[in-house]
Amino acid sequence: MRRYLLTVALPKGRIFAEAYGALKKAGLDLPQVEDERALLHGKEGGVALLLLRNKDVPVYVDLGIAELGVVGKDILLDSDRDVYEPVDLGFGACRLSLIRRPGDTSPIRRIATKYPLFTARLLKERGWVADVVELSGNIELAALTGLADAVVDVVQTGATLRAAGLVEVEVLAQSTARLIVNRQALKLKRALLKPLIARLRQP
Ligand SMILES: Nc1ncnc2c1ncn2[C@@H]1O[C@H](COP(=O)(O)OP(=O)(O)OP(=O)(O)O)[C@@H](O)[C@H]1O
Ligand SMILES: O=P(O)(O)OC[C@H]1O[C@H](OP(=O)(O)OP(=O)(O)O)[C@H](O)[C@@H]1O
Repeated sequence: MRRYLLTVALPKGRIFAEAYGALKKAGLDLPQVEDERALLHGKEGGVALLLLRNKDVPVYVDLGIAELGVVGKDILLDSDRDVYEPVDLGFGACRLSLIRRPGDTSPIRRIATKYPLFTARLLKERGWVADVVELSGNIELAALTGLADAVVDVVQTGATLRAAGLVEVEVLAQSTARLIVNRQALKLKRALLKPLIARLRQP
């Protein structure tokens, strides 16, 4: 196993470029990503970069493989991982919403989502009795086809909803990208992490 000064977990996809740019701007000497298919970047003794799926970022940070990472609040709201969340980075803004077919006021018995923990918590808080069906993409299709009476999904511009002819019944949570830090690393690598957190907090 190679040893690194610091290991950073970033999600591939939508927020990668802004996350990478924000950390670089804050002075972190991130390795260049020449080939996005490569999953681990960086030289021994320097900063290592792990390219992950969104959901896996809190897992790597909680278990201490990476000392820090960037991930959407939506993912944290659906995660049971315990990480320190010191900075709201502001980009990647979207919301988690309850979506239904227009005019459908029937009781919700089945709800489809990519966010099963968040949705189960919502049901519990509201005392709603419904089955949560976990899907991995194109969630709106579940409401369109009748697979579910409602879905919980990400809305950004609303274009996908409009195209599907569905309605946003309620905004359940707002989301932006967050810096997350391993709790133990915050103590052990304080000299490295504290100034970085302070710089990322600056607008
Ligand atoms: N329109 C949007 N759709 C989905 N996520 C969005 C959107 N706008 C902003 N986001 C934010 O960007 C993050 C990353 O989204 P991205 O589409 O890259 O991931 P994904 O394809 O949903 O996940 P996976 O890692 O499983 O491929 C989301 O977790 C969310 O915080
Ligand atoms: O409000 P909008 O700007 O239209 O964005 C919201 C859409 O974007 C996401 O899908 P994504 O493209 O990530 O595909 P997925 O359904 O496979 O996750 C999300 O699941 C919505 O479908």
